[in-house]
Amino acid sequence: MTFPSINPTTTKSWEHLAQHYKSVHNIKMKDLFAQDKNRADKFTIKWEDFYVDFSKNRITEETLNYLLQLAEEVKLKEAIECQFSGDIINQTEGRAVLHTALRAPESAKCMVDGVNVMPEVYAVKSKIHAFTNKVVNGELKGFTGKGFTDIVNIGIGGSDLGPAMVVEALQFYKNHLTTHFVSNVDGDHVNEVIKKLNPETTLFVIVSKTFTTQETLSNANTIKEWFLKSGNEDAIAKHFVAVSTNIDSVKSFGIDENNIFPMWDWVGGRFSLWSAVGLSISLAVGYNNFDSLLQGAHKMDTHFKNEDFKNNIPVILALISVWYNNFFNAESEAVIPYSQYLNQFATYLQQGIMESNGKSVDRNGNPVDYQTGTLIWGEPGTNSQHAFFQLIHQGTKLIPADFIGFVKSLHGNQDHQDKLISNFLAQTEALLNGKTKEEVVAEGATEKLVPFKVFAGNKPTNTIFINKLTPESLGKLIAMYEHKIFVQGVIWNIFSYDQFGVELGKQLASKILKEVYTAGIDNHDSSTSNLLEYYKKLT
Ligand SMILES: O=P(O)(O)OC[C@H]1O[C@H](O)[C@H](O)[C@@H](O)[C@@H]1O
Repeated sequence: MTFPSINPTTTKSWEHLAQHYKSVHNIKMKDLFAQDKNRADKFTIKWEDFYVDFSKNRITEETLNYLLQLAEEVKLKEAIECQFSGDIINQTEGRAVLHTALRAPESAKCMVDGVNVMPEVYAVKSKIHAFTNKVVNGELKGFTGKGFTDIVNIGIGGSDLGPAMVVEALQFYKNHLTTHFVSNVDGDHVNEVIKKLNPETTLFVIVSKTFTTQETLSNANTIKEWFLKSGNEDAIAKHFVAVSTNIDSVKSFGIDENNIFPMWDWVGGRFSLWSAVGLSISLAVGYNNFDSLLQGAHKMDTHFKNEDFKNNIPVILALISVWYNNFFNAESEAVIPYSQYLNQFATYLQQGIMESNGKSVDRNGNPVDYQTGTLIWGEPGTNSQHAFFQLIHQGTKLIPADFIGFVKSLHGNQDHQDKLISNFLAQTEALLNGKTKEEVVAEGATEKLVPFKVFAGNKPTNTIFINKLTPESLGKLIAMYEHKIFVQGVIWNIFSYDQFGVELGKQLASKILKEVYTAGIDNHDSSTSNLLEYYKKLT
């Protein structure tokens, strides 16, 4: 099967949507709710422990039909088939895209270049399992015979954001090990972490798919030098492990072959937390919890692959987002989790969404003449209510938002939970209904203040209400967004799995670094030259 490549703007449904937009863009969601008592039921998908209500959107049944037609016309079904069957859908890098294989059951068959990858996947999983158990139960010891107390994940981008987000999200389930993350090449980052460590009881996990990343190698070398002040070269084998596809470079760094956890080029960095890149997750919460995370993701994969589009959570969320992005010209989307545990969730999604779909050339190499990747941002509620919600409620920009909440709290403090969930529900209600002039007057506002106190409302939100934050439900949630990214890439006819856009800055940074080390400055624009000169003078 060939991966479809269809310019969405040439489809019938796009034309319909453009026409339809003209007649509904001013539609008031409030009126839609008043007209149809069953609206919420119609636009809600209940699946397993997920309750996804997308009724507070500027959509009608007609809108949804056109959007679903769009999914048909761009051949989304075929595209999903191609992804799951291991076709080379990352065509610009010549790779399959099979993070779904990492969470598939052992009996599944996932073929890459005619070879079933499942045996390798499970071999690495067993290695993660055995290693995790030995570290957690204290069987593995440091160079002075003490068990490990601290884990340091050294990586950046996809080799940091996923593990860091999940380790924080699942801290309720964590064991006695303390996990740290070093990512930035800013030496203050690594030094702040080092300050807290005892070399005798710390395990370092160097994570780099390519093992060429400047930040990660610099941090790994700095940590190695610091470590060698206490332990000798032999101790390295006890304290350093690596996750990479680049086995030779890992070995030349001095890491014991047994301490290498392989990964594969068919796993994109930003989709890699399910692979050995998630080793620090497994260490932090134990292998069984790590496995539950994977099982949850697999359940979402099955839902995405098999469910009719009209009841398919990632497909519906992706289509609604296209509706705002391409017809309302909404530039950004907010993700607001009502859980402090998901503190890093939006940051994590920023890489997933913006690195994948921040493209302006279509699958044929032509510039697109329509909008692609959305800006993504957010912070947990209720904190964000006291920070940027003003702009969402009364600013001039249309910002569709996903509200993610959990019915049950993990610590079981019902008083806090009731308050949290009241806020969670109140915000989407406020965004929907707003407050009219009449209501403001009725509240007794002085005439002068009335315009300032009016809320236009009609601000779209999706509510993703999940029973409880568990490794499994978190796995489902992350996979839900991964599939949303995929669907949008198919609709926008772009390649979602390369990231050439991050290369130019890297190239120029190495060029500038050489100039920092040597006398003289090459030919730059005068701004860059002045800044570089200023830096060199002062250092
Ligand atoms: O895992 P690594 O090879 O070290 O790569 C780390 C990160 O660096 C690159 O700049 C890419 O933009 C990211 O997608 C990747 O996750």
